[in-house]
Amino acid sequence: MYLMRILGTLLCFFPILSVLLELQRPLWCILLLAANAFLWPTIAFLRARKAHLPLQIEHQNLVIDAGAGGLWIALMAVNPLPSVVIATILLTDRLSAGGFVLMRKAALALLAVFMLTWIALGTPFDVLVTQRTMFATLPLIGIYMLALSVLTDSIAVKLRIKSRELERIAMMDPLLDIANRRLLEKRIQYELDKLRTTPGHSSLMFIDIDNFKEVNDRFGHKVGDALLVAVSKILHIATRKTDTPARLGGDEFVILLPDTPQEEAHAVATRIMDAAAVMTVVQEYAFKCTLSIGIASALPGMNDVTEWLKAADDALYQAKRLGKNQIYSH
Ligand SMILES: Nc1nc2c(ncn2[C@@H]2O[C@H](COP(=O)(O)OP(=O)(O)OP(=O)(O)O)[C@@H](O)[C@H]2O)c(=O)[nH]1
Repeated sequence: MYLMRILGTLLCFFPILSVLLELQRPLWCILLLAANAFLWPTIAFLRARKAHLPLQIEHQNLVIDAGAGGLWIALMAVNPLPSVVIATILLTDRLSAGGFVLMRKAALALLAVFMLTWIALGTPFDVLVTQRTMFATLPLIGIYMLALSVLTDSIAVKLRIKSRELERIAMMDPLLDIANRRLLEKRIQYELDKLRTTPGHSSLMFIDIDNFKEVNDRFGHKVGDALLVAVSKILHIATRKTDTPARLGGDEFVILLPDTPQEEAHAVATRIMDAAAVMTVVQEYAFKCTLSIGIASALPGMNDVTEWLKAADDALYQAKRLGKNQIYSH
């Protein structure tokens, strides 16, 4: 904002100066214009920087800018070219900085200061735009508009990046670098839609760490968390890029395996169990980590996310019921 204000007041200085000289305005007018062009940007910057609420003060500064614009338009006796350009720039700039609310405040400030000064001066009109004033106004039109577009574009790019990042965070588990239920359900729905048009074999795997409560109770929550991280890493390593490992909550994980028949899913589950059995997180505490895994393949005509998840959860329940540390396929 500081640089944009310096650029704006500098580019406004020349056309306004040109008209003020043509109208033979007194010296104090020229000095006031110089102060507005060369001192005000720094004063505005310091005011905002020292403020408790910098954004609020910057919005005030932007309204003051508009008021100053009204003053100069009146002192230029409404010379059409610089007056229209300055008013347009002031209002569009405020619109992009603070929306319609800020633009309305700026328009009111501009109009109020203009009317007071213009009436006090006897409502003068200077309709003649000299060549010098025209050439002095051109850089304001060209350079400032270009700078404003560059600034608006860079803000839009930053916002796009931020919004993508927020979207990613909303789809990921906060503790593990793994999808959460929201993303998983989206992918499952996508897979079911795909299977409806292109029949194939896809599987869903429900994984639960056996006796996880005991890990927390015996070794503490931190070790429990470390175990969850280790298991999620194993799920990443054991799966393909097209699979979606996700955490449903607690010690429950699910993997969506597109284009994977039940036997292949079983082989993946075996790999996961083998890796969990030899992992080191809890081994040093003399605890052997085992998993129970339930697998359910998508059935023809299945089009409900909950139905497929429930089938895999039922399979997991069977694995637990049969004594844990095993794989059960529906
Ligand atoms: N460390 C840690 N623990 C969690 C987290 N979320 C849930 N838990 C705990 O995970 C445990 C889940 O236990 P259960 O799945 O109900 O039981 P379990 O001991 O695994 O028993 P089985 O599933 O029958 O083998 C509970 O004690 C929860 O408090 C977490 O983010 N970190």
